[in-house]
Amino acid sequence: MAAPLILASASPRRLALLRQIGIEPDAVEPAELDETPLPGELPVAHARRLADAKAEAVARRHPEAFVLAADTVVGVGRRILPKAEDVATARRCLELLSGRRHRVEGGLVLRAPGGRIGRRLSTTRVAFKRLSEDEIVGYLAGGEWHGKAGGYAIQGSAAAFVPWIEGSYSNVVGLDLAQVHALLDGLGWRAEEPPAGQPE
Ligand SMILES: Cc1cn([C@H]2C[C@H](O)[C@@H](COP(=O)(O)OP(=O)(O)OP(=O)(O)O)O2)c(=O)[nH]c1=O
Repeated sequence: MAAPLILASASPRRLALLRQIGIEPDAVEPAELDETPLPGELPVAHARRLADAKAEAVARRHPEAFVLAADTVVGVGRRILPKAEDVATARRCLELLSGRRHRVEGGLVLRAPGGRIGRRLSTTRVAFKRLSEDEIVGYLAGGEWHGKAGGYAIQGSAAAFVPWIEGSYSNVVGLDLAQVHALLDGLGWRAEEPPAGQPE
């Protein structure tokens, strides 16, 4: 039997992204951590630390499994934008992103049975058009910002605000799929057993 794969996430988007490349995890188990940035923590360090912590928390409960975890952070310069849980926070994020470029940092960690660990970081640069007050009000009314890093979701109507990106699109949505594929390959995870009678 191949070792099971667990997605350490509460995000339905991450599960949908994995399925997009034909990977069905054997289980989905959120890590449920305190995601508050440390004082002075930079966006890249935060994304790496949280991806590591999520993978470790779930791997501790399942040492026999492959555990995949990710963290998505929107950074403007040295600043980490919050995950928008209320409309006032979402508005502050949009006002800050309006008319400028930012970075989406995606920390990615795969833990394999036997304590092996693979880590990746994906950086996507994203440009936002200058937003009018009407555009901000309309976007906030739609509610798509809820639970999203930086208060927007590129996979929804905010796509209309993004004239340019550089880097992985799927990283912005929550999981750089090319990096996931490379990590799983690198640590020897296989979705299925090889056909009977075939050498491995
Ligand atoms: C910028 C951006 C973020 N997001 C989402 C991806 C992540 O789910 C979320 C950032 O929060 P995360 O803390 O990375 O993830 P999560 O809390 O949703 O799930 P878990 O920690 O359990 O894995 O923002 C989008 O869906 N679209 C976007 O365009």
